[in-house]
Amino acid sequence: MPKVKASKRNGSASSSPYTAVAKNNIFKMNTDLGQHILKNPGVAQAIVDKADLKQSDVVLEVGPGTGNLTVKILEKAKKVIAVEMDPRMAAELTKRVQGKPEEKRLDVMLGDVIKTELPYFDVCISNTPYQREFALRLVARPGDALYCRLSVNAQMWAKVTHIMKVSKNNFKPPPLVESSVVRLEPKRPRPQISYEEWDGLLRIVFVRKNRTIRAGFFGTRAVMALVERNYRTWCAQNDVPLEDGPTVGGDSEPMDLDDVGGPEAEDEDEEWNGIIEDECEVDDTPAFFKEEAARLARISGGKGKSKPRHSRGKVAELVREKVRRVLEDETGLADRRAGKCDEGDFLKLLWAFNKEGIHFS
Ligand SMILES: C[S@@+](CC[C@H](N)C(=O)[O-])C[C@H]1O[C@@H](n2cnc3c(N)ncnc32)[C@H](O)[C@@H]1O
Repeated sequence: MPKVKASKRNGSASSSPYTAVAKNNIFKMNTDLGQHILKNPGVAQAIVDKADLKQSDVVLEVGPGTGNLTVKILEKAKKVIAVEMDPRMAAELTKRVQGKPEEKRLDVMLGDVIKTELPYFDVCISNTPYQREFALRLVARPGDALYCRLSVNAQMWAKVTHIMKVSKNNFKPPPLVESSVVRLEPKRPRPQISYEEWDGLLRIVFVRKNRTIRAGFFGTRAVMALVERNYRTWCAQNDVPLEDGPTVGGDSEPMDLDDVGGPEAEDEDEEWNGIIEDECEVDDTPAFFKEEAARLARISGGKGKSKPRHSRGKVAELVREKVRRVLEDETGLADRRAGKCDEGDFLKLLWAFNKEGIHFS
């Protein structure tokens, strides 16, 4: 990860760093990167005051831009590591502290925070539109993720606190939506749980955020196929014999899935610990499941929707019964909506599934 050198521009001095970039029209803001600069020093101060920083904190700042928050964080914390994707912004920030005492306490890292190997930090402050991706990156690994399951994920591995909402009028250029600043604090030590298992379960239950957990499992054929495949692998690895073949009188149709789970809730404006669900879901099936469904169709030689339904085998029946038992008898979570469950519910669910030999990775 390259460190950043100050850019050498002529005549760029400005009396106020808050307006330097805009007034001098140094460069055009890339709004695709969420480049909306906080223009109100009072708001920047309020954010940092509310962030509850300690003098001993190493703070990771995601997307420092020209550094309007960074300089204020530097007043409170021991050190700031600022990860910025845009070299022009990174250079502005570097220049801003050049020759000042705080220069030594600021590391500017150039790159995409989602892909960057992050050094140790105590607290992360983020004022970018990429919080959800970043939170996932922070808690685990890069990858596509459903926004809604992310906040649950983030809470498992990090404490996520909402600092404050910032009105769009405080930014230049003003963004289309209001924004929210969050503080993420990694949990140390990390919970002793397999991230892949946890993530696999959450991918399923959040296939659609307002569906019941039952519908998350039984509502998409590819999900049950995946669970069955994982179960077969687990049995093979653990020498558990499987009785294969079609069920007796085996022309039963797989339940069609969109009718499982009853009327689903209307979309709600939800805010979970500072990560605001502001995306409208048109097709919210994660890429993972689409890929998985396509892969399964390829394996079975089917052609998607036109493929005739086939009878369900004994293993599929067994897996289905195991899933039903976990959801209804063991945990009682079948009719709960994933979005209304908390970390404890998902842990209970994962534990009960694992006990049945059902795994998600
Ligand atoms: C909304 S601006 C915030 C700037 C500054 N924190 C402020 O409040 O004035 C978002 C900043 O995040 C940067 N950014 C966007 N995506 C990023 C990513 N994936 N990794 C690192 N920086 C990113 C943008 O280039 C931009 O400078």
